Amino acid sequence: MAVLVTGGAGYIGSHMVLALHDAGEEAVVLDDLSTGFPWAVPDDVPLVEGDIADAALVAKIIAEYDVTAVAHFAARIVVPESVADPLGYYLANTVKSRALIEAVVTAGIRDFVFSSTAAVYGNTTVSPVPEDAPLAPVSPYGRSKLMTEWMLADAAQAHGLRYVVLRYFNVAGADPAGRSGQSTPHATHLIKVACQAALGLRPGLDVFGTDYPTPDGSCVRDYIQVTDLAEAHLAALAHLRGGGASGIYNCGYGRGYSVLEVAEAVKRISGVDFPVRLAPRRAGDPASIVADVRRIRADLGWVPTRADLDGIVMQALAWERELLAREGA
Ligand SMILES: NC(=O)c1ccc[n+]([C@@H]2O[C@H](COP(=O)([O-])OP(=O)(O)OC[C@H]3O[C@@H](n4cnc5c(N)ncnc54)[C@H](O)[C@@H]3O)[C@@H](O)[C@H]2O)c1
Ligand SMILES: O=c1ccn([C@@H]2O[C@H](COP(=O)(O)OP(=O)(O)O[C@H]3O[C@H](CO)[C@H](O)[C@H](O)[C@H]3O)[C@@H](O)[C@H]2O)c(=O)[nH]1
Repeated sequence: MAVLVTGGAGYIGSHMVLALHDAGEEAVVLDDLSTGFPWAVPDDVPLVEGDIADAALVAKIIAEYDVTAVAHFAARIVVPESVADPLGYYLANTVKSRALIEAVVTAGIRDFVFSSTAAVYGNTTVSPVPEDAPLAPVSPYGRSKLMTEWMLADAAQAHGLRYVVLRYFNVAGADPAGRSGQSTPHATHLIKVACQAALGLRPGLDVFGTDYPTPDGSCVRDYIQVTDLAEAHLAALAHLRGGGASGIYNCGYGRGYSVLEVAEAVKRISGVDFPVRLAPRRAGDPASIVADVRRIRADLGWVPTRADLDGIVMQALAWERELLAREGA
């Protein structure tokens, strides 16, 4: 009995593989290594290099490893890139997910957990934002993910598939044991960028917008630690295996931090007073997006244990140092 983790060599998927591994569960990873890394998958977890849209390959993996559930992380995830290459994003995230879902349905697998995003809410003005808030994604990335949510709902209705959609807010931090972390060289995520500035890998941090209607004028986000997020997936799997109904859940902490607060935390923890430049707004950024997390806590019994910005920053800094050391080695 194994869980098929698509995109398991990537940032969040690799933390899911570690969480499964640590819980004594069998996993098999399917990843095309377009943005993932083979070293991110533990040696004793099988890594199959290939495409989620390769139906014959997916069928072979399901049969060979006795797959009983799927956690689907594989995707392209860069919002501005999705604006420049929408058709590429609809192919990677929607069309290929369709093929995967079909292969899963054909194989008679019942339980499916899908990585969605707070981007499906678009520029929401509701805070905290509940799952039943209006869905108005403003990028092809967000739309490509929302369409997959809809496909899952329709496939569940027609074919008896059961799913949990997890809408992640801002994922950050790294494995507390130092086994994985955000490793994409040119990632644009705030905490990673700030940590790179603290380590002198960037000249400083640009704060995109200081005139938002927020307490200090910079954008507010709900940062969720990546291992807590992986554990939300374990809770989702347990829910489905126990006969729980399909559902959609926000993944965050329900607490926001501003960009300036994050910059301060990284400075304080690193002990480096790197330059922080107040820069113009970045297109498409909502002023504030914080999750309403009552539903996931009530239905899945998920209890995060790492909801601490300082801890997240410490892990992110430690991971950047690890990447540097590997480069130098
Ligand atoms: N990082 C975030 O803040 C964030 C926020 C919300 C949602 N998500 C979602 O979480 C999931 C994982 O994101 P991540 O940050 O770990 O990204 P990532 O780029 O590190 O991981 C994606 C993985 O999928 C693999 N992949 C891509 N296309 C594939 C294909 N066709 N076949 C097989 N493998 C393929 C990549 O090689 C990579 O290992 C994505 O679905 C993303 O939309 C991420
Ligand atoms: O160098 C930087 C980088 C980011 N920011 C700001 O920091 C905040 C967080 O930005 P990130 O790029 O870290 O994250 P986003 O909120 O843009 O995006 C996240 O949430 C989205 C949903 O809203 C998607 O899911 C996306 O994948 C995920 O990374 C934003 O206000 C952004 O403008 C800066 O000021 N300077």
